[in-house]
Amino acid sequence: MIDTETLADRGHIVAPSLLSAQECRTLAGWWSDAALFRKRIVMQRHGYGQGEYQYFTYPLPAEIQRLRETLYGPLAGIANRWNEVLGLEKRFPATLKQWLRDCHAAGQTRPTPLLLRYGAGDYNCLHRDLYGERVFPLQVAILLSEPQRDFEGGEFMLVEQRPRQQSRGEVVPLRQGDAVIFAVNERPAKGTRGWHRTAMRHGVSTLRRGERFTLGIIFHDAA
Ligand SMILES: O=C(O)CCC(=O)C(=O)O
Ligand SMILES: [Fe+2]
Repeated sequence: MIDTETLADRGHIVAPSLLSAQECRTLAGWWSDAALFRKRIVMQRHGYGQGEYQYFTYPLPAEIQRLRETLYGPLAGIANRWNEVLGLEKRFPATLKQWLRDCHAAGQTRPTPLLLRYGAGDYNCLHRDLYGERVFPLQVAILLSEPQRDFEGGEFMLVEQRPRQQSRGEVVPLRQGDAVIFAVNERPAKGTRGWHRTAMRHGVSTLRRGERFTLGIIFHDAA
């Protein structure tokens, strides 16, 4: 179960061992199967960092579809409570199917789950995964490789930009199969005068050695 207090407090939470080592190897092995993907991005061509990622195409592989569906429900509950404390009207529907219908009606029709691959020297600049006006405020990244064995460096990072204060950075230690659930864009923060929003960005530090794969699950589709 998701510790919602910790998630709101820190803007992220780790779900240990969401996937087995075998599942991680299978998913990482999909990298070279071009038929599974709609688009490949070379990060250095866009100034996003260094490394590559590929967006899965619809229909998603059953494993990815299942993860996206089962994670959506509890995260929608949290997203709705976040909006409630922030005084925002928007509420997210109970199922992924309903939410995606909303995205598709707004012209965001392309799938966003992705596989990322980093080699030695690669990194992912701090960013937010926004793909249009429709934004689901939480997303999930699952580390498919084992730190120290498969790669060194390459740590998952979060930076919180607080209003009128200096930014705060955090490294999230992950092992193979662990999932980090984190705020896409903003999280609610309790200040002395009630709740406000703080801006979050995530990225990956430079790999010193080896190869690192990640599965990214984003819940809004892309325009
Ligand atoms: O490789 C990572 O850990 C970060 C992946 C990422 O940026 C994402 O899933 O949106
Ligand atoms: Fe990302």
